[in-house]
Amino acid sequence: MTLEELRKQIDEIDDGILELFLKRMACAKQVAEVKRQKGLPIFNETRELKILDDVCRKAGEYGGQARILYANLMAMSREAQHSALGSGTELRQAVLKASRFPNKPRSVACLGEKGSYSHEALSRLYPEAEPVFFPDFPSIFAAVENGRADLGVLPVENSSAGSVNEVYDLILKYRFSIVSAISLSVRHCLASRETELHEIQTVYSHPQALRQCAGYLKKRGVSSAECSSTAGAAKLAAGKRKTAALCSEHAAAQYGLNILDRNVQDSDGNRTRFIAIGQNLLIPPQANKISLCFAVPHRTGTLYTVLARFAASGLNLTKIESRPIPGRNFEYDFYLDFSGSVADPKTLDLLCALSEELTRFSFLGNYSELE
Ligand SMILES: C=C(O[C@@H]1C=C(C(=O)O)C=C[C@H]1O)C(=O)O
Repeated sequence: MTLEELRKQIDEIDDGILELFLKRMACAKQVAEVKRQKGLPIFNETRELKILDDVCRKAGEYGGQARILYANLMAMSREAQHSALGSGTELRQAVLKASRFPNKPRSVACLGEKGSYSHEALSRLYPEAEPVFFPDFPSIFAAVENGRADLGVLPVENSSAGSVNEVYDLILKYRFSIVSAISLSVRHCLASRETELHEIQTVYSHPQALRQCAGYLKKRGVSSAECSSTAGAAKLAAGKRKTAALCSEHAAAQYGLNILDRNVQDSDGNRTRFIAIGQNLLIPPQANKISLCFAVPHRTGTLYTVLARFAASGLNLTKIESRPIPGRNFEYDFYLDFSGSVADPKTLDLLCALSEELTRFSFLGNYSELE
């Protein structure tokens, strides 16, 4: 057979597959109606596992491929059923009830001291709020929980050092709402009470900043010591000879330090993303980013089929993070960011379907990120 003839055959087969796919989806919607009448759940794991085993056996050498194809087909069919039944009532109502107005928090918690990068992020996001400083991330979450602060601002990711795992673990523990975000350009300087670079023996900073300048510190041959924030490092360096801090120029000025070197981070486009968290869901009208988390059972293809549903809805994932679930060895929560808005009914339908199907699911927020 010629290439043209073979392609003609493939086109005909594709038409047949498509027709059957649409027929299967229509049938699944009818199943949804029966389930509504009988009060049955949409997901029937026993039936799905049997279908998967059957197609795997029948497909012979393509068993694995058939399994993944059908796992996706059934996920799509479940989604159509959830959408037909308007599933996910709890999430739908939470989204409906969420405030649409940008909030004007009175007090906002952040890490460190005056002049820290977190403080800069906070001031850009909430210029009118009173900043409340805490020495560590757990205290910021506790402050939001007990009402000491209306919101908390936290760094989540740096372009060169990666995710701030401790913050992700706290996000997954508390499951507060993410109400806004900002990405800041981060330029560290080496600041000291000394006036000459060669006098410096020890450099203080937050572990993230030390990581972002690891190459520079190695080249200089100085030792480093961790402290709780970059501004805290500046304060410490102000009181000790032969030391310096990696911090912002703002923090250096705050503690009267001399700037011995500028732009010392290893990567030129160094940026850090910050989020603001609060107890209540707030979805501003221009919100274009969604965060959520969930867990999946330890079986071949479970994460893949969840991710395929985002692809099928044309949604672009911007971040995925997995973190160990406390107390459960080698089981993980997945944290996801993607571009989108719950004002789009198809996106809301997907989230509502997932909220019904996945364990440990939380919709964490729909917000926008300032640059
Ligand atoms: C269609 C049904 O609903 C779900 C989807 C299935 C499918 O697409 O084949 C199978 C089982 C259920 O989880 C059904 O219950 O038959």
